[in-house]
Amino acid sequence: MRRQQNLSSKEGDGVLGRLMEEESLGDDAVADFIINLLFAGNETTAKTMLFAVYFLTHCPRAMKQLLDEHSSIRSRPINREEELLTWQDYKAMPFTQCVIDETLRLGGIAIWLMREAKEDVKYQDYVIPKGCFVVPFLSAVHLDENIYKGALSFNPWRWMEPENQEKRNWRSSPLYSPFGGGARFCPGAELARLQIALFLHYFVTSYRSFIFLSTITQQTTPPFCNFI
Ligand code: HEM
Repeated sequence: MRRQQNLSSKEGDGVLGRLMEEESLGDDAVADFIINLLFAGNETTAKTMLFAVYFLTHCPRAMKQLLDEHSSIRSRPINREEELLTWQDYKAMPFTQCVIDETLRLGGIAIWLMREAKEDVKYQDYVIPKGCFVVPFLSAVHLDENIYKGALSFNPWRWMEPENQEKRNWRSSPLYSPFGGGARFCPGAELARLQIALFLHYFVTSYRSFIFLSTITQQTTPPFCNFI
């Protein structure tokens, strides 16, 4: 029935419009795609932003450094107040990237994934029989004290340490994979990181109450992690 609808060009330009024009996709596939995008692309990024704010409000030193980085970007002559940020600005946010990486490590949204063995798989001394499900726990690695010293502390500076640079590659590192890995690697990873960086920029440069909040929340004990 939807194939007979006459989409206006505006509707046809959107993701849903494009999918509906695709003859080979059934309604179920289109619905599945949209639901996937809504949950995979929305909740994940929004909750990561939320965690970043939470961690930062408990770590005034990190918040101050973040504010300094963004104030300096904002104060460049080219960045008059009403102007949008550029790609170059985004590339000049090294500490912001550390905050994002640390937020994804400590407060990662994708705690575990699921895989089905399509054939018998030999792994070290084990054989995973065809048809078995395997649940890799990303957070077990991200919060492992043997891999991350002070694993339960929010410490964005750890990502500046030379020994963590190889580990830090979130596209391929076996020790840091907030966006999964392999064939199902998150296609929205770059977009999510960009959105979070932009959100942090406007958040720290626009809202003074944020700083106030950081001073009052220092007195509370965070439920599951430490702050340095
Ligand atoms: C901080 C934000 C995000 C996190 C932490 C995240 C994390 C992940 C992870 C771990 C996977 C792999 C799932 C698996 O292997 O089973 C995944 C898959 C996926 N993500 Fe993201 N994601 C984020 C943002 C986004 C955004 C912004 C989009 C789209 C705009 C998106 C779209 C998807 C889709 C469509 C898949 C499924 C890929 C597939 O099955 O082949 N994600 N994401």
